[in-house]
Amino acid sequence: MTAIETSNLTKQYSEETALDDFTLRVERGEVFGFLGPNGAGKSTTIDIFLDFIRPTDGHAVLADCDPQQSPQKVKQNIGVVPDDYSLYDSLTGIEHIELAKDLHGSDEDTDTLLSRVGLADAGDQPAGSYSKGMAQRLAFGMALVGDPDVLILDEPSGGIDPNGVQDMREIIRSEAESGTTIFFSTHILEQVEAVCDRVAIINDGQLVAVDTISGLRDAFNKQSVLTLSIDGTPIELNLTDLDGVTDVEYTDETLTVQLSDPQLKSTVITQVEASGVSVSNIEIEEASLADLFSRLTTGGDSK
Ligand SMILES: Nc1ncnc2c1ncn2[C@@H]1O[C@H](COP(=O)(O)OP(=O)(O)OP(=O)(O)O)[C@@H](O)[C@H]1O
Repeated sequence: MTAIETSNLTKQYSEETALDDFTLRVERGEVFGFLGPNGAGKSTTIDIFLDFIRPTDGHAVLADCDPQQSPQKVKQNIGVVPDDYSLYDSLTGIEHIELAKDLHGSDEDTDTLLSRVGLADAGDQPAGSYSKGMAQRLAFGMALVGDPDVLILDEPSGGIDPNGVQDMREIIRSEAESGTTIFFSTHILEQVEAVCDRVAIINDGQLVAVDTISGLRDAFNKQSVLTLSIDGTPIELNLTDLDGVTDVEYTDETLTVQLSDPQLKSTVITQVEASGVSVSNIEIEEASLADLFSRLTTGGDSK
């Protein structure tokens, strides 16, 4: 069952195209990473989900509701852990959950909500005494009030507390298993790698990749870079004619060849030598997921 769907979503701000024909589908119960560099269009997408802004074209559907047509219903069905969530130092965990319940008109059991986020024993303590990880859990617990179908984690600025990554992963997993869809927006690759089933990579308002983390890794691990130090200038060398060579660069007697098929390394070396130059050194670099993200979003290298 689809939890979130965007169809040809477009948002134009005079000169700036914040979202460009953006189509995406997230299934119910997925922990979905929404990954993109600053300015990619993540906040614009979430603002459309929450009907804070309206698209220029296309539409979104969340938990079977169109935010433009049923904004209140969508808000009831969505929980958000905002980037800049703030807690009241003097209020306890219990009081924070009670506050969120009042706002939602909910009569859920406060202790159960606190247990779901691992704060059963800390509900009586003031939030000012909480560690960063505990504060994140409380913000998460407040977002769970009303039993949302979709939970949006909007660019947690400090990231998920490194000490609490495992805890948060378990909480996120257990919410997903109970049917909640988690939409985790961030510009930090490691955050989605740690918790998400699938990721979409957005850049310049466009979807550039969507796959499982392992699918992306497999696809990109096949990519490698061959750097050859050569003596002389290769003439009549058409490596890009080879199926599996994606890019060739030649500078200062160094030939850099990007390969999508690692099996081609020896063929490339043979062809270079056949072109009349000698190869004095060979370096092989297998690319990482971070390189993939960097290449998809900047056209460059992560280093
Ligand atoms: N109100 C606005 N008026 C004009 N341009 C805007 C407006 N809001 C966003 N933009 C532009 O739209 C593009 C997408 O911005 P958006 O805030 O959605 O990116 P983002 O991926 O959330 O970035 P970040 O990670 O920095 O929050 C950017 O180029 C931004 O400058």
